[in-house]
Amino acid sequence: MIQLDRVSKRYPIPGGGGRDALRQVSLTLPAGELTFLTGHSGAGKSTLLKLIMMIERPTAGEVLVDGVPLSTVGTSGIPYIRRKIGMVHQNHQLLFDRSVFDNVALPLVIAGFPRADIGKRVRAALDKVGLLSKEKLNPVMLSGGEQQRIGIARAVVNKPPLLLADEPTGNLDPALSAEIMDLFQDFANVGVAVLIATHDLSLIDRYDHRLLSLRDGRLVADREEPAHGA
Ligand SMILES: Nc1ncnc2c1ncn2[C@@H]1O[C@H](COP(=O)(O)OP(=O)(O)OP(=O)(O)O)[C@@H](O)[C@H]1O
Repeated sequence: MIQLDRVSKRYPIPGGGGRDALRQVSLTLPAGELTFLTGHSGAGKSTLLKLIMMIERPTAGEVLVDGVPLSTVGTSGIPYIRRKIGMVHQNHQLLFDRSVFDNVALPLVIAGFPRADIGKRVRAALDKVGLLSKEKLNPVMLSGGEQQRIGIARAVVNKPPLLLADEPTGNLDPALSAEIMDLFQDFANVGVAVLIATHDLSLIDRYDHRLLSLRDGRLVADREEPAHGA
């Protein structure tokens, strides 16, 4: 679960003053729910993701990740928080000189998992995204949709309770976007809190998920997910 309590972020401007990227934003992303985050360019979406990932710190307010107030976490504790969060990028940020298997294994290698464990977990993640048969290939040999699925397998390989996605369907056609959304829904169904930042209004319109909208750093709308069957 992620919680923001009256979070503001002001970036200093060279020469004096500051730019308010987020103003008094409060929200809760519960476990097992899929939420869209939208807003015009510069509205503060990336800043919100950066605060959750501890790439930036808030100027005021508190962010809680899985119950941990991030103001209590020092630099040495940042890797511990990041292990709770899977991140999916628009351009997947894959290593094209490594196999599909090695790309997905990377977070586990960095976290120091035992080798036998890594094999089991990587294959489980690749199976989940339907790419088990392609583990030995280089990502360059795969389609855009498949590359995005490698990025998702890598994000979930250590079973984080939170999954953040920044424009995950940006380069994909509607059919592939739907496949990716189905995967995110599968993770939400097993209790992961999923936050998808996107400009893609057609994607947002196609699903009835909760929608958070930012305008000039303020949360201006919060469309709750309707009850199932409603
Ligand atoms: N490191 C920084 N230093 C100064 N200003 C920044 C910095 N990062 C972001 N900003 C400013 O903060 C505001 C919010 O930026 P942010 O990147 O969070 O918006 P965004 O909604 O993600 O936009 P986009 O969709 O274009 O990525 C913008 O006015 C931006 O110029």
